Amino acid sequence: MRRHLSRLRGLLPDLRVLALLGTSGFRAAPLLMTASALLYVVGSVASVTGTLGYRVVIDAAARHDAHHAAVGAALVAALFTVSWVCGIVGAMQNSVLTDKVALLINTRLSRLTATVAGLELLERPDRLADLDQVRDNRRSVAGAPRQFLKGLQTLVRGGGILVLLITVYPPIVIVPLLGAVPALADRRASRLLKQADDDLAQDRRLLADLFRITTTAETAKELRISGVTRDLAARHMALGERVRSRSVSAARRSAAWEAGGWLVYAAGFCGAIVLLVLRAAHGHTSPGQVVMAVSLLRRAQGQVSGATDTAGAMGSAFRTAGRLLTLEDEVAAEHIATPRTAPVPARLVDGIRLQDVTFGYHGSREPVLRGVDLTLPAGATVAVVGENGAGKTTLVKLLTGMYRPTAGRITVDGTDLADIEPARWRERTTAAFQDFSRYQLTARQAVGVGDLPRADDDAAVRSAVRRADADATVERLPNGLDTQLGRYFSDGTELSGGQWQRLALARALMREEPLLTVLDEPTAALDAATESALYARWAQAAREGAGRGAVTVLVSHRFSTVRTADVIVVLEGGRVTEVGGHEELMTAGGPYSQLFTLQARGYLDSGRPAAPAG
Ligand SMILES: Nc1ncnc2c1ncn2[C@@H]1O[C@H](COP(=O)(O)OP(=O)(O)OP(=O)(O)O)[C@@H](O)[C@H]1O
Repeated sequence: MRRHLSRLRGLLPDLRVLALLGTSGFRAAPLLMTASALLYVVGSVASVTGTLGYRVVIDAAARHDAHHAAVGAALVAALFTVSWVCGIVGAMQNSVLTDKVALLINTRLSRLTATVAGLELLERPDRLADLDQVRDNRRSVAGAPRQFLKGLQTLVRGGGILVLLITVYPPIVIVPLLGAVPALADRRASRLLKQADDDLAQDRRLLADLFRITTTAETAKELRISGVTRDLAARHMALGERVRSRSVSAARRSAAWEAGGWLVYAAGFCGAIVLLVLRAAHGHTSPGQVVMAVSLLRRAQGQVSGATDTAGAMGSAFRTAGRLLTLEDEVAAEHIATPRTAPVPARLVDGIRLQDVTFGYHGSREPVLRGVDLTLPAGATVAVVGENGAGKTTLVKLLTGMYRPTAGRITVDGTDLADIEPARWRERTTAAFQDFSRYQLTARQAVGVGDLPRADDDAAVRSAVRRADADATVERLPNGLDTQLGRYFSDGTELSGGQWQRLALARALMREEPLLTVLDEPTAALDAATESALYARWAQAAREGAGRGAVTVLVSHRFSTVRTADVIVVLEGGRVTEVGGHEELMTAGGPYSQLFTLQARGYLDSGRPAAPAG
């Protein structure tokens, strides 16, 4: 009993997938789906019973019975007309149905990626592979209602064919049943292809990435200067060749299985025809029955190959829908596992604390951050410095709630960040990153999306533009804030890297009362003097917002900017090695002062006037 129960429980996930596929058509367009199902049933019955007309016509003709021959011909004409009309109307309805379900699935997929709390879904290789598969194969799920209808058609036609064949000579029903052989062989063949697809997924992603890098304008300059274009093209070709040969080999093995299965079926089919002809020669079967049976067997063959196509398409839809449900479950589980009901403080009094925080990315052997103890006092500007790969951006991702610490905790005025709903925390957080997005929207929208509820508030957008020192950029645009940006549109205006960055900064400044502002090298495309001036302005704004206790975290490699921060944090190999103000750290003579002196000397040696003096 318990074994049965646990087996049933094991079937539950599959049943959920079936329910999703089976009901998607009815949920997207109930009337259309019902009408299509009716059309398929009526068309299938008409198509199979139409073959009865052959029998009537031929046997009547053999008896020189003109009346019955005419009745048979009328039957054939009427039933096949009904079947064709149903087929044509059904096909038209199908494409509408598929589009409606595609919209439903696309919405579900966008909701999944939009509601996911952190970045793991988009950055973890195994989840990324699942997400890629769902994105790439979502049309198969959208086509599930069509496959369901085709399955219904096969069932009705297959049943009708078996019944009519029994009326001719019962043993020949074995031929349609032999159809299970190619069906099973086809299943095996598609499993081989799927395995190859899974194995090659990462290589294909890399291939697409290499193709993008070598063919898009964004990377063209860098590639030409560094002279790696040919090398990348050669890598692209070698990888492409490897992927091609492995997929061709999988396709060959799969084709061999398919061909084997169909050979078995063909042998049965030919044997049945020989048998029927012999029976007719001995007067056991009428000529009309032979013609009807041959026509039915040919139809049975069509049904078998249709059924295996449907099974293959359903298999792909089943796997894709299964992955979609698993991803949705994982995202939902993240929310349910820890009910995050703690409120976000209206203002910060103590600040943000990291207590013995350790973090490693999924699948990485080494943690990126180790035992980080740090206080970001309320109202302070905190600069984070360190070599490339020291873990600065990772620290920022933890502070903004994109990831949770593997060990240790982050508290906001004593409340564990893990207890706060990420969406609520992000409403009080704003950030600008080095790898900012270039939204191909109007300039107004590209800035306004930084605070959606106020995206249409002209004063708010203009204030953000001013604070990001992006007024000159906007003034130079042909239609000011209403200019369409980007290359996707013929009337779009393309911006320089620095101009895009200024708009990204303005976007980050849309929220006027954040508790945490993160600036992760968002000014790398601007010159040092502009960056310094901008930071000075923001630091001033941060001080003005100190009543709110807002914390500003800036990541920068420019020490002329860093020195202005209240607290400077030095990260080395994922550990905090120094914390303090500029003067304090310079006096200490540790890594910060060495790095600062090195950069200052670089400026002096190059004869630049903007040296960051100690
Ligand atoms: N999504 C990710 N998955 C796995 N490893 C990652 C991921 N992002 C970063 N890393 C690794 O974490 C380490 C720290 O990266 P991080 O981006 O935090 O460094 P950083 O100090 O900001 O560097 P930079 O100054 O170059 O921006 C690096 O070794 C990097 O390879």
